[in-house]
Amino acid sequence: MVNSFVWTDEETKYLKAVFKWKEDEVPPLTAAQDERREGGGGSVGVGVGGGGRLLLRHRAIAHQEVVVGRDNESDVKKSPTITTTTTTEQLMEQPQKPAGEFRILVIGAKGTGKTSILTRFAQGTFPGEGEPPDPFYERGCRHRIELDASLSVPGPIAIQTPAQIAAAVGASQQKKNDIYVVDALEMPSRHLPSNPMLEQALNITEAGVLVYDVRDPKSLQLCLGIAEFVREYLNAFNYNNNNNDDNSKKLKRRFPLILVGNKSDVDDEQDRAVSWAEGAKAASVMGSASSPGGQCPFVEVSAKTGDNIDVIFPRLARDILKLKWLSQQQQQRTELAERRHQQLLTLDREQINNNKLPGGSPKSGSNKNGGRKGFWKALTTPFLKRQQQSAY
Ligand SMILES: Nc1nc2c(ncn2[C@@H]2O[C@H](COP(=O)(O)OP(=O)(O)OP(=O)(O)O)[C@@H](O)[C@H]2O)c(=O)[nH]1
Repeated sequence: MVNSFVWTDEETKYLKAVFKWKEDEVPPLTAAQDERREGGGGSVGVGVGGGGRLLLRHRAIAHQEVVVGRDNESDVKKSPTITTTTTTEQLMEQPQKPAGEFRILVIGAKGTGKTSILTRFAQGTFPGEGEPPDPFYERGCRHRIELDASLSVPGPIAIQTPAQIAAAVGASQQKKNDIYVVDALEMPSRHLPSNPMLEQALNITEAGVLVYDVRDPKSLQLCLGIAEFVREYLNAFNYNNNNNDDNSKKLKRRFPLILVGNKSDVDDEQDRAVSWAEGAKAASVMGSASSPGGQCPFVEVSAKTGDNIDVIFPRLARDILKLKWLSQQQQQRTELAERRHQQLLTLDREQINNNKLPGGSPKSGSNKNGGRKGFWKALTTPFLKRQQQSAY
């Protein structure tokens, strides 16, 4: 069976952004890498193979293999139509439809282990210390996660201690979870000094993973700089400030971040240069940047051993859901207030038409029971104030 579909504008933009970042050809895959990927079963990724051929594999999402031929750049600029092939057997084992998708930017200094984290997250493997990373995951990956969406609503986001992490994992294991897709995009470290690249990356994603290497304090400093940039670019400062001052008016969008200290497996005595406490402190400095609840979560992980890798993306996914939930609530409140206002205006108009003025006899002109004066007062008093008055 052959299906074809056209990418949406947003997806095309995303794909173009990935292409734009491509400067060098990724070396062809080794047989071992290819085999690992086929067996991975839970991963979807984007990679550019030799000869300018783009390969997209959607194994876990729809059990489909998607292959896009790209012989020259102009093919990409045209509407990218993708042909997919699905076998009957694959259709039989269609997995549960995802409840949603999260676009997450993975960012950090060179060699901090971004690709290794993604490989561990999507495939559950580590290529080996000092070995080149699997090029399949160099620009990102797509992978399914299970999430109990209700966990994203209550409570502020706090710094993750090992005990808190264990409690969260335990709680989520007892509940029936929904399936979501994490679409992670790795920002090549060579583009970090380029503000336009970073802005473009922020525009097409919803949250960010800031990765540093626990052996390298400079990589942590860089994360602090990026968080500052995110805050300024998205004008997210004063998130908790309800004053109508200039800064809160400038607020455009919130962008949850998580600070990740990678390589926690290294020898504490010999290799570690950034302690857990220093990482946590840096996260608290970033805190007010843009995460809901005003705190930036922090976790130490190891792509090598797999420690805490599964914490990163569900954590951000919950933050994104929480922001969506908050914005929905806000929208519903505004709509309700608007509807009530309209109802009241209609009521007032009907009363005028029927020559009955609120709070008094028709055209009495008397002030005692309201009368004309009462009517105009009612009409000019803001709706919410009137509601409060009538509540007493
Ligand atoms: N000990 C240890 N080494 C790691 C870990 N994660 C990655 N590495 C090593 O760190 C090096 C860099 O890993 P990459 O995954 O390529 O890092 P990256 O951030 O994607 O690098 P760039 O794409 O060049 O910016 C490799 O030699 C990895 O083997 C880890 O958790 N522990």
